[in-house]
Amino acid sequence: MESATRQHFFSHIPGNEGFETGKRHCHWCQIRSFQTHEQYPITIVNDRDDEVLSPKFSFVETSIRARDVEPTRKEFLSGCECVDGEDCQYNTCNCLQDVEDDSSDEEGADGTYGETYRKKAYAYHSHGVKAGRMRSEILSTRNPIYECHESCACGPDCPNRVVERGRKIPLQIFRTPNRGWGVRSTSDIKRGQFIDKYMGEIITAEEADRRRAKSHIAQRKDVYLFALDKFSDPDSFDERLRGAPLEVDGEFMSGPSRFVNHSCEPNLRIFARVGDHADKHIHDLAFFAVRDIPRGEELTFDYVDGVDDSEKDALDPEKQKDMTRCLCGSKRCRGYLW
Ligand SMILES: C[S@@+](CC[C@H](N)C(=O)[O-])C[C@H]1O[C@@H](n2cnc3c(N)ncnc32)[C@H](O)[C@@H]1O
Repeated sequence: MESATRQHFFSHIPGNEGFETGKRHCHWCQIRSFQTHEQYPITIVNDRDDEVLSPKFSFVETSIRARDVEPTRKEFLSGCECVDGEDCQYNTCNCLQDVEDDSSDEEGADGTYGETYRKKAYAYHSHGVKAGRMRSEILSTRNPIYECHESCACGPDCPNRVVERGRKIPLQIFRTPNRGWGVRSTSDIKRGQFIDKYMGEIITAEEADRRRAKSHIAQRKDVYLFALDKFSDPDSFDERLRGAPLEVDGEFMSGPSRFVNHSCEPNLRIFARVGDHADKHIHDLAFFAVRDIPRGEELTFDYVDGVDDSEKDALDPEKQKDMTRCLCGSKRCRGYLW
């Protein structure tokens, strides 16, 4: 048993002095208060050493908006009008994203071939054993996912509300031999299955920069900061998408996915997930499995997802000195995290 949990059981007793404060800072109390605790618990185990999770860290079930981050006003939100949730996988659903499809080699109505068509991207399988899992065509892309949401006419059982319905697997935070804490599941996971969201404090770009500057090693702070920049566009008509994006800081407040380590050959991928189209600047970050993962295998994702210069830098002995060595152990390891 992880010693923080042990402390809960043996010294964290109602009536004892400091009980209320103790309870607030107790990781076990925090994860036990999650709505999904009975069905999909989070556990913490350490079979290797005496290390405990930092007392500065708290588990939260949802992200927390900083005071200066405004939610979208209700009158700007608009959902689909699908009366039957089944309709939310078809072209008529307003929530799905329009994508260009130039893969068609079918003859068009006017007799031409190879035209670009507009179609709607529905991210999930809706029937059979794969229901609720991400479709392969989407899983291999970096496309955002558009889901139905609170302003939609469809109900909570709509097949296009996978991330909204939340985590459906138990997660275990465990002590790895060489990379601090890591995460695994005690259940088998299927390719395309939703794992969890990356949670944290949603802060402005200016606040993120202040925190980077305050952090002992700025690069270390970057590990926990995720920019919500999937839709950033200097030419957007939405001014919130033109400027520097909001960021999610998971260092001190987050869920279990904050402990997921990097691998150069990962089994998870992170996707931007949008509810309302008016909320693109505050999109979710959702982890999905890119292959079947047997229970007990460590969950990992690629921290840079192929988009940085570290491979080039790793060849330069001068730059290597400032780089973090990757210990993912995969055959395709690039050698450095960044
Ligand atoms: C987001 S945290 C992941 C949880 C972390 N292991 C912990 O104990 O809190 C990222 C940090 O984990 C470590 N880490 C993650 N993946 C790694 C890897 N493949 N090789 C070496 N260190 C890694 C690095 O110290 C990195 O700064």
